[in-house]
Amino acid sequence: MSSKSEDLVNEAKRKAAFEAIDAQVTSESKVIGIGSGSTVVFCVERLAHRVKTENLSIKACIPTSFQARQLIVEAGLPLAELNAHPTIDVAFDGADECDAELNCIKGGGACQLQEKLVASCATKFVIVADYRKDSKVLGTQWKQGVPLEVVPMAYVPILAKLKALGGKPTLRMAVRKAGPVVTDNGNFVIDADFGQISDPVALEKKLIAIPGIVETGLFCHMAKYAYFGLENGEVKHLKL
Ligand SMILES: O=C(CO)[C@H](O)[C@H](O)COP(=O)(O)O
Repeated sequence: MSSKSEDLVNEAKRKAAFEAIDAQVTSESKVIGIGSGSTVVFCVERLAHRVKTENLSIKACIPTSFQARQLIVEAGLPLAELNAHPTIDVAFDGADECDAELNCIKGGGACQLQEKLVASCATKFVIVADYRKDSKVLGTQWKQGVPLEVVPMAYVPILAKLKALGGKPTLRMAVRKAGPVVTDNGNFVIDADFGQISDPVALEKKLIAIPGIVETGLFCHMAKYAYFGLENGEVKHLKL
């Protein structure tokens, strides 16, 4: 990406994040889920600003990854565990691709297990993303496949089972470390390309039924709101 288009994408992320936080965090929002990735950085920035300037009394921010935990601590927000706050008022997260029904592919940053746990405990799950993630059918924009968190001892049979399902799976390899990516939970990630996914619910059911797949990056019928920062500086809202 050229630095000009990188600036455009970052500005789109920032605008979407600021609008999402402004619209969805109210005086009733006490427990907030914090997703992972580059867009969520702007959500945390805006949330911390509002806490400082508006006296919002947030009780707890629940992280979805090591990165999210760092963001919460560095912003001076109250960090807490999901087990201490099993009901989250509103959770914000990015997406790799999001369809018209707000089904998403997530896990580009290998955080999908904790992201799904937090989203599943949220009364409101809000997607925040730039225009490249806005799609009609999953697998159209995001070509790297569905991220799957898998138990290391079974990655070879899982690769075979994914091929038998019609996928093109690859074990995600680390950058600046020899060997595979290891998640925050000590597992591996397989990216399984199924082309365009017309029925994500059916695919998710098949994937999660494979022993050793701990979680899939398909988030179906979880998000209620999405905010997409557009190239023209506006923000597109979707609500189910
Ligand atoms: O699912 C994720 C991490 O596992 C991220 O939310 C997703 O990859 C989007 O990231 P970004 O905001 O950097 O585009």
